[in-house]
Amino acid sequence: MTALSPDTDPRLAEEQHHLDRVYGRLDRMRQTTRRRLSATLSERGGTPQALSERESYERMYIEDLAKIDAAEHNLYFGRLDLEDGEIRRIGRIGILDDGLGDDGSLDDSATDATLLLDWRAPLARPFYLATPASPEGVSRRRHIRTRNRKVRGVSDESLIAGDAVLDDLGHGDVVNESALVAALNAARTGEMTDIVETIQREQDLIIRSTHRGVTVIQGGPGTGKTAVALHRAAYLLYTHREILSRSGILIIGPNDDFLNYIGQVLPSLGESGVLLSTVGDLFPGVRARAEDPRAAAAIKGSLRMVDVMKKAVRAKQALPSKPESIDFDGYRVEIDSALIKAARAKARASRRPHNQAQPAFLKAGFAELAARHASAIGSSLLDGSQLLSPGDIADIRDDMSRDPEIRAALLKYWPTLTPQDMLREFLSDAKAIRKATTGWSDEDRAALYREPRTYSGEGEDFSPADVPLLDELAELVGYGTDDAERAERARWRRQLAEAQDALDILTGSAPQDLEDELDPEILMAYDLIDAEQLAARQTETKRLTTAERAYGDRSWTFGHVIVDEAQELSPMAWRMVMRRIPNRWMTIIGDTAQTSDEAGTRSWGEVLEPYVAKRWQFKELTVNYRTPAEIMTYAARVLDEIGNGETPPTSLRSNGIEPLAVSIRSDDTSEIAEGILRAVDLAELEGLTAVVVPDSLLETVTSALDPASFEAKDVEVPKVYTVRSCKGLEFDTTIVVEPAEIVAQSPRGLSDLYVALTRATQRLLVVHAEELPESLSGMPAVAG
Ligand SMILES: Nc1ncnc2c1ncn2[C@@H]1O[C@H](COP(=O)(O)OP(=O)(O)OP(=O)(O)O)[C@@H](O)[C@H]1O
Repeated sequence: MTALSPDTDPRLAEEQHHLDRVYGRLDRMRQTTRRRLSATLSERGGTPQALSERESYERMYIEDLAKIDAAEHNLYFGRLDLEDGEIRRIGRIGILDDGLGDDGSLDDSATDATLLLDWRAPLARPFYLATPASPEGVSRRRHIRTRNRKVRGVSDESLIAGDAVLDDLGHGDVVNESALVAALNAARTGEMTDIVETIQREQDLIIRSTHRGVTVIQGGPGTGKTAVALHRAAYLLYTHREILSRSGILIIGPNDDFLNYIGQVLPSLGESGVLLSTVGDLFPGVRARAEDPRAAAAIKGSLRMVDVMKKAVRAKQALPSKPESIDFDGYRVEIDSALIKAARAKARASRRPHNQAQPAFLKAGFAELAARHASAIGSSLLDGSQLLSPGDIADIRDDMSRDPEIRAALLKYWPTLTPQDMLREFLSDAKAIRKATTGWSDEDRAALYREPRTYSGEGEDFSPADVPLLDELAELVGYGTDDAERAERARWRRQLAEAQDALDILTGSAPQDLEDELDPEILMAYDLIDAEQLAARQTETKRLTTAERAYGDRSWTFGHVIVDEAQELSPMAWRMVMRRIPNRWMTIIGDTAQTSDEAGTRSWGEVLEPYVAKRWQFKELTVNYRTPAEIMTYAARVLDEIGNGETPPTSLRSNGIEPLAVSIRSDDTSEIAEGILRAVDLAELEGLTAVVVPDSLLETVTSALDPASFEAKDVEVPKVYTVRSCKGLEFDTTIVVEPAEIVAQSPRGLSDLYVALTRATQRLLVVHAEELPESLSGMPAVAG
């Protein structure tokens, strides 16, 4: 970046002039929107329709204001000069000129219709794609650095053949290089930032992919998968706003820390219609916070549970062990096994979910009881023939159905079920588990069992692995919606799925690698279903945003779903996610070498093909923006040992900082704490330092770190993570404790170590008493 003043560098003066115009316009937009909002808020009365219109205007103005505020920082950052003299200026949002000067008077020099192009607009694309080898008509790309509405620097890159300056990083594809290097070297704050100024070519191709099916993005650690996913969400909202602002985008991440880490990126891009959730929070009314042992989570995640859940529901449709007789109208009526069996057969034959089949069960039960009662009271003494008319028998049936005692007696054999109560009861009932798990080992059954737990209203006694089971049960019992609503939703989902299938067949022959040359308006299911239907289905209710409505509604169907750290999802979790996206327009991001969860995936094909057959495309990211080459050398050895054939991503940077090993005498907690303190002395002064420990050491190490010793060094006590909890996060310095133990902690231990080693943006330190794993041998030791 050039550190000159506007007086000495005309480029700065020119860009400052433009920046002033842009901010002037932004301020006027803000004022107008505020005025409109307050006018709407002060309106009173009117018809319900007027009220609802007002509410949607209110929501629109509030969203517009949020967008304007979000655009304030680094509003204008890029400029393209084209060979034909056209100038395009690129920013966080698109801004059209209103022809007014800074003071609001008509400005004759304001000739450009577009002051800023939104970074997502097609015309802005060469900013991310043009290279000297393929300049796309661009002669110069300018990067503009601003702070507090002042231009601080510009950097120019000539794309004219022969004139091009080769980047000194040796990556021919790197664009906006100096800005990129500055972004990568910046100290971390614990919150992810957007990358609109420096999106790279391979990332841009994914962000703007026009593919309307499932796209899998595989890439090693630090390749920007999460960044790409978030920018793809912003891009899709921009390009398909009509559909997606109604149906919403769902982003699934591995844990709350991760969601907090990425939570600011979309708002900073002015987008709010996105629901971020973990799998554990995807079932309305349940906040699954309990932890399962790894073995239990693995079993709960396996597809064997589909059958187990079915059997658990069937077990609730039991037969009486002995007949029960009840008083009715001075006679005894008997509920016995044959009667329940017949009613049960009718209910099952209805093929409805359990709760929705209850009326069929009751109807059959009451009819049979009435028939039996009629034959007891109405048969002729002469020949046994029925003296009561069918109308009389129907009256008896109706009377019976109003009798609370008989109703309650029948309902014992077909009770109303809720997934929460059912799962709690099932998991703490060893006998029920045994009955539903024919052929299982005792060990697996024991892993599934849990002691009865206390809980309050939020289902916090459940673990994330329980949530897909709740969802499965909800499907089986037909929970959460009334009958008509349910039927309507099922019809909607079917309609979407059918439309999508038809389209997949129509477009299935298009070669995927030509995707970018295809018409960007390739149809998808939503396009076949007209806008009115869409509106009727996902109606807007009072003031709630799409994300808020979707959050409270288990059967919400999203317009697009993004799954991050997707390798961690179990097969049962995939079933749950797929229910939320019948049109299968998804972006799936992950790295199968980083799979920690034993029920997680090592193969995308295995996961996806049951849902979309071969209709998914695979994209790869290959450059590691996070981890310097010095650290990646060790991580690459671990990857090699994992042996899944993946090539390690190429580190974009080398920072000259060798990873170091701090050895301690024993694995006493106090020794470990001492080792961590020594490592902290070597950590980066700026930014975040984190400690990653084996699961078994989390609590002891966390409590052994004495705040006073850190205070004495004038540093903060570093946060301690397990591998699971640091998934997807990054820190300036990572201190990995007892790597041999991390490897030993699970069958996926090598993947865990791979994740732990690749969290650092600058420096890796290892604290160990046990011998280092083979892959880390030779790491220089810290003296003393
Ligand atoms: N084009 C880019 N410009 C600037 N920074 C980038 C770019 N691409 C990625 N980064 C940065 O690199 C870091 C790693 O990105 P990200 O977390 O998205 O990687 P990831 O592939 O999801 O990693 P992991 O698999 O380890 O979770 C982040 O700090 C991100 O902001």
